[in-house]
Amino acid sequence: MDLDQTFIQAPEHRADSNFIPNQPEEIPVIDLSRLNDPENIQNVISEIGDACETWGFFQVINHGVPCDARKRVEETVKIFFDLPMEEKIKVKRDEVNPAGYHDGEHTKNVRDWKEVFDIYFKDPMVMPSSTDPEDEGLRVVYNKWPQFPSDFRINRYPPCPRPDLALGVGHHKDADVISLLAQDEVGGLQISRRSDGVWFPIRPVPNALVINIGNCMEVWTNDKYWSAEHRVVVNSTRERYSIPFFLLPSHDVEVKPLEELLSPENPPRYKGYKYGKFYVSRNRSDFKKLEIQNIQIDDFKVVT
Ligand SMILES: O=C(O)CCC(=O)C(=O)O
Ligand SMILES: [Fe+2]
Repeated sequence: MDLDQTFIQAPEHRADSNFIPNQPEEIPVIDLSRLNDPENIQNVISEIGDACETWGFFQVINHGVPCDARKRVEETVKIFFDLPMEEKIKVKRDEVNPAGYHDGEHTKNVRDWKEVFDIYFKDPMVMPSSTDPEDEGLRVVYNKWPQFPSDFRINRYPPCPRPDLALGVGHHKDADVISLLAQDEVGGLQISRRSDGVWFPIRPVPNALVINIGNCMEVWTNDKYWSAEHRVVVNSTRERYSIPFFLLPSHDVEVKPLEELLSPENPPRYKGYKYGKFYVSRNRSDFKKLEIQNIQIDDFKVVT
């Protein structure tokens, strides 16, 4: 079956690129109930620190989020996405207000095979009204589903006729501080290993949360912690749901390496940037296909 051109990834970004199946290694799964044992606290902290350096990703189990609460959210997510399109487009996002439903998100200028609904933790949310660094104007944006205020994005990845050509989400790094993600049992999330860029699957673990480092944490730690590229591979038979929570700084936070981590041997690797401007620029560019590369954290790297 033919696939709309807008979804087709360049050959080097397709699901089979740089992916070696059946690798014995996997990202750490950390049992947080061990924090109840005072003798284990330091071990858990070290394991999390190591995971943030080596992978930029880990999973947690026994994290304290009740299973029945998660189940209720998952059921509500399905009810929403099963609504007829004429209902979903009543709460559609637009170019300047990113809250709401969207089925045309682009990652790095290729359309993602998915539907999303974005809900802000703070309602209303304040963000810069333009990407121009000189413009201090602010915009107030409101959630589109106010009866269910929450702090999640919800994603549905429908079965895809050509999973070899399209991706559910193209390769990217998250722009936030950290992301927490609940995924269902279908699988498809992959991360790129820090040491060599080989793609690794994040194995679905029942009731686990996937945690990953975003750009802000990477910059604050001056690259000690790693914000890994990740992507979502789709499949031709099963739909997949995921529910990420993105922890965002306020728009006026200046993100730059923390002074206390810097030294003559460890000079700053990034210039500071205003979070809100970065966010608005990235978010608007994800709305539709552009001919130019959108903003990336590497644009703020200090050139040595
Ligand atoms: O659905 C997933 O597993 C990951 C989604 C993701 O990476 C994102 O929305 O930034
Ligand atoms: Fe992501």
